[in-house]
Amino acid sequence: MTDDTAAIAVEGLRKRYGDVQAVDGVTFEVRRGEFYGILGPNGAGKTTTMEMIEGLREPDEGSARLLGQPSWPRDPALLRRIGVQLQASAFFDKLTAREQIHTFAALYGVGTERADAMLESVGLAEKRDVRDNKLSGGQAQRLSIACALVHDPELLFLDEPTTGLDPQARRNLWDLLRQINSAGRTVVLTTHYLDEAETLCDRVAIMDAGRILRVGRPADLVAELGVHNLEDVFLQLTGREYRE
Ligand SMILES: Nc1ncnc2c1ncn2[C@@H]1O[C@H](COP(=O)(O)OP(=O)(O)OP(=O)(O)O)[C@@H](O)[C@H]1O
Repeated sequence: MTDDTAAIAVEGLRKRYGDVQAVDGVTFEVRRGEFYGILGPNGAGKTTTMEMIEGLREPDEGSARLLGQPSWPRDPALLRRIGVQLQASAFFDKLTAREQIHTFAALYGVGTERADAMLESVGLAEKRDVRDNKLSGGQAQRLSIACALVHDPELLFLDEPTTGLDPQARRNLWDLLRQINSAGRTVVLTTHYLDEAETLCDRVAIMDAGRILRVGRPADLVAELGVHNLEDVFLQLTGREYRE
């Protein structure tokens, strides 16, 4: 039984690329308002899972429901209720931060005032006239998050939002993500960083080789397995170090 009050209900998702079974029967639920992490090493199948949930990629098998609606086939009315953070490389070319978010706002029929307010809320008001290729890594991530939030979605998806950032920029971004979640939005993020998941997420799904090994609150997983941190949880579950 799937629960239609859940933000996300995923049932038996599978996806194969040629010989690679990228996602191999993934089932989980995310509650409304939850901060949920999908963790796993490179190639675990995190991005493919997210793309199927977002309705951007057709599953071979299984289904995902977002806010009670099937995410495939794609439904424009549903897409309007979710925000997907695009990689900075997906920015429109040569636009300033302000032009960039105004373009996203226009696509969603959102006014420029709201777009400017979003820029301010991610701390980029002073960078509004800077072109996207002149922003730092952390600033570009903030801009892409602001663009994903411009239409005020109920659910926000972030794929490795802090990869490549320096420690200070990562921490600043964590504060922003906490604020976004505290404002009542459900946030789902994938990450390589177990410390990030431990700090931010209410619950995590630990993935490896296309499967979910365990779901739980980080502290509960650590306590259940009698270890010190999520790295140790991964080691216990797989017999392998997280970073090889
Ligand atoms: N479009 C594609 N065509 C072929 N193989 C793919 C494609 N996308 C992903 N794969 C393969 O599927 C597996 C899962 O990839 P996926 O990107 O979902 O994992 P991931 O956990 O997000 O990894 P990373 O952390 O490196 O982004 C990998 O073995 C990858 O090489």
